[in-house]
Amino acid sequence: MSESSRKCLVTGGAGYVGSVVAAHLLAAGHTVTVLDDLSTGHRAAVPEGAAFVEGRVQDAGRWLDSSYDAVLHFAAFSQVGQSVADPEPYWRNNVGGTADLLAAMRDAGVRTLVFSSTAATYGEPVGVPVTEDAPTAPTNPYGATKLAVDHMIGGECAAHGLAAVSLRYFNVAGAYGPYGERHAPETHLIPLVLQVARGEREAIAVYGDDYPTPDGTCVRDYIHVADLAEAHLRALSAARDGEHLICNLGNGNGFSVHEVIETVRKVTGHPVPQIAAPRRAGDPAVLVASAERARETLGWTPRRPDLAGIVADAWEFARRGPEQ
Ligand SMILES: O=c1ccn([C@@H]2O[C@H](COP(=O)(O)OP(=O)(O)O[C@H]3O[C@H](CO)[C@H](O)[C@H](O)[C@H]3O)[C@@H](O)[C@H]2O)c(=O)[nH]1
Repeated sequence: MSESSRKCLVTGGAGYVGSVVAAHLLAAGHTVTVLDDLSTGHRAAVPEGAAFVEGRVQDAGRWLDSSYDAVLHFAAFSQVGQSVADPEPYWRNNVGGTADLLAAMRDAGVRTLVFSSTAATYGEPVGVPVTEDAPTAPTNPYGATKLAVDHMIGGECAAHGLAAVSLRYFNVAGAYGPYGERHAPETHLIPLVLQVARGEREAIAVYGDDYPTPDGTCVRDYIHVADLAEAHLRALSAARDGEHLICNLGNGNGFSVHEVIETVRKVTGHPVPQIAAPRRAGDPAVLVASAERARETLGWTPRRPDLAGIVADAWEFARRGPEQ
């Protein structure tokens, strides 16, 4: 990986993944400006050492100038259920906002982009592990907007020589020091199970136990947020003018909902009551990544694949509370 210092704009850098990536960029000697409208992010999550601009990605052109080398783009609405209930803001914000960002980058002559994409672009997988050549058929507006942005970026690379990498995350989890997951409302499995362990929630609802999986519950590929961040730094170096590289990010190992709950019991030492609940609409039975392309093209190897370690870091963050 090139060690040259770059000036980076991190949109959504007050959110979960964005703040962890911003912290890694700073630690690697890069200069960081976070652009975040704080609609879902937290001011206190912006790492010390980063400049902060409170604003919308649609207005990135006001701040972006030729002194920047790269943009890492995380700002987006990301709740699957909400995107089904009210899709229009997802198109306006995720797709419209990125169109404005790409125009601002072109105007300013900023030619490198790393984009936060998702496994939701594939929808119900036709086979696992999921490679980047798998059909893309999102089952909800969230995934559809992220796929539309991937297409938009591809066009920008071909037409205007942008150097871009889209990273398709599977299930991001864990924490990195004071930076962790705190969505409101929380919908993700691991933080919810940890709330039960802390006594803040009575029981975890298991959404479906009749899936065609070994224990009947859904299987997911949980990837540590710090491993994810390292892939972004490598993507920054791997981006090539006129090319759009798409890489899945996961460990290639699946864990069921029951296995996650059991791991939380072991790591925390607390009982975690669970209740059976109906399936959640749109949940694929199994979602596991093939991350071969990321290994080959980015030279990336996850260093924290152990589920207990991922849960332990999330537990530490949940117990200590977020940065103030
Ligand atoms: O209270 C809960 C919450 C979740 N689950 C189950 O736990 C698994 C993981 O659910 P998460 O909500 O934590 O994660 P998803 O796999 O649904 O979501 C991930 O994949 C989505 C696309 O499918 C989006 O990309 C999303 O941002 C990303 O976190 C699923 O089988 C879900 O049904 C429960 O049983 N009970």
